[in-house]
Amino acid sequence: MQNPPRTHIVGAGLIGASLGIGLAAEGWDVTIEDNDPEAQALARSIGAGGAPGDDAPELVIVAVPPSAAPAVVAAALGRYPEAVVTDVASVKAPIADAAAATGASSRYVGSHPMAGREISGGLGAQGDLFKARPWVLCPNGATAEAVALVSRVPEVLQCDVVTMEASAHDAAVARVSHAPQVAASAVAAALGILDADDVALAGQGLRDVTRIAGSLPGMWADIARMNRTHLIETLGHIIDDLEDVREADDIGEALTDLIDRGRFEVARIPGKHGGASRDWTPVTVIVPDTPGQLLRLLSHTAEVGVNVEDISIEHSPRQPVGLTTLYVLPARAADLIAALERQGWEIAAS
Ligand SMILES: NC(=O)c1ccc[n+]([C@@H]2O[C@H](COP(=O)([O-])OP(=O)(O)OC[C@H]3O[C@@H](n4cnc5c(N)ncnc54)[C@H](O)[C@@H]3O)[C@@H](O)[C@H]2O)c1
Ligand SMILES: O=C(O)C(=O)C[C@]1(C(=O)O)C=C[C@@H](O)C=C1
Repeated sequence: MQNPPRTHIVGAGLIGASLGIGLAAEGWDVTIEDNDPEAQALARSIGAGGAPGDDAPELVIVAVPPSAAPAVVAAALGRYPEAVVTDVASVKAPIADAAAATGASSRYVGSHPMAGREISGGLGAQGDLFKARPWVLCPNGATAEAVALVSRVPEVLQCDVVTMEASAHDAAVARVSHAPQVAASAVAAALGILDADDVALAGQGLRDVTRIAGSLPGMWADIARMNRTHLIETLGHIIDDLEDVREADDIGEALTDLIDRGRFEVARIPGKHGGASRDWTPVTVIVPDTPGQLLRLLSHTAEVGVNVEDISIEHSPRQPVGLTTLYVLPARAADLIAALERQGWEIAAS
């Protein structure tokens, strides 16, 4: 295996710092910069890369906001004439166009890791953020050598590499990423007429649908402007479906049709780690709302030797108990339930 390429990251926020931590952990020589001195200092202090030295990078990763990416990619192609340049922005065609305009697009490969968080900045950085997630490569006019070099990033971070045309990528992510953000924010915004007590009635359904409604608007405003045509087309389909429900003579029939189509499509979404859907059994336990109870539950689970694959906690402020769901391998669920019941836990569902 060749040595990892000397890699320089421009943009030390959530994605840039996560890449820096992940690549440095794999032994890559990584440097990082940001035009915000505080973001730069933070990224360097958390191990996302050092200060650039005398040696020019072989690979440059641009991880700046989408609206800044076309100019920063073009600048990087000029500043590092021997390097291959990639970027991680959520929209790809405008950046491919900017790279083509420099005449150096043979050294530019677009990237889009399909992983992120609803928070920005290096403080949220995680070195394993991209593991087992799709990583889209848009080679456009790049050489095979440039594509092979950029591919080493998702390969070493254990991502699932997918190669696409930039415009096909932008059309697809309008549906799988950009419109979902708009829909989540619209559902959350509709809570506005409720007082706090009514909002506190929320169950897990609202939480599932609105997690990304906590995102900051800056990146999404950029994305919407840069992928406007595809986003508007997708929103048009969603609005048509909602209007069909609102205008129907029989709202139940219209909703049945919408839910049936949704059930069919949601079954096509791969599991949370980007691979095939995981077949875990949920075991939901009633947990008293007093200090130390969750720790007790987890230590009783560990005593039976059952690994918790995932966990969710649902708790309304006025309730003396919460619901904790442990997701375990199906073959271990019965043992776990029996052991927890022996310890006096009440199982709400499994
Ligand atoms: N957040 C996500 O969920 C996610 C997921 C995949 C891809 N992306 C893409 O990754 C890119 C970065 O997103 P993020 O969430 O890390 O944003 P962020 O706001 O956390 O970080 C962006 C950083 O870029 C810096 N910056 C801005 N202009 C710069 C310039 N000209 N030179 C150097 N630094 C500059 C900012 O100071 C900031 O620290 C975006 O293009 C976004 O579309 C984001
Ligand atoms: O998980 C999240 O919080 C995200 O919003 C990540 C997410 C997405 O899946 O839509 C958001 C934008 C990026 O371009 C890629 C990934």
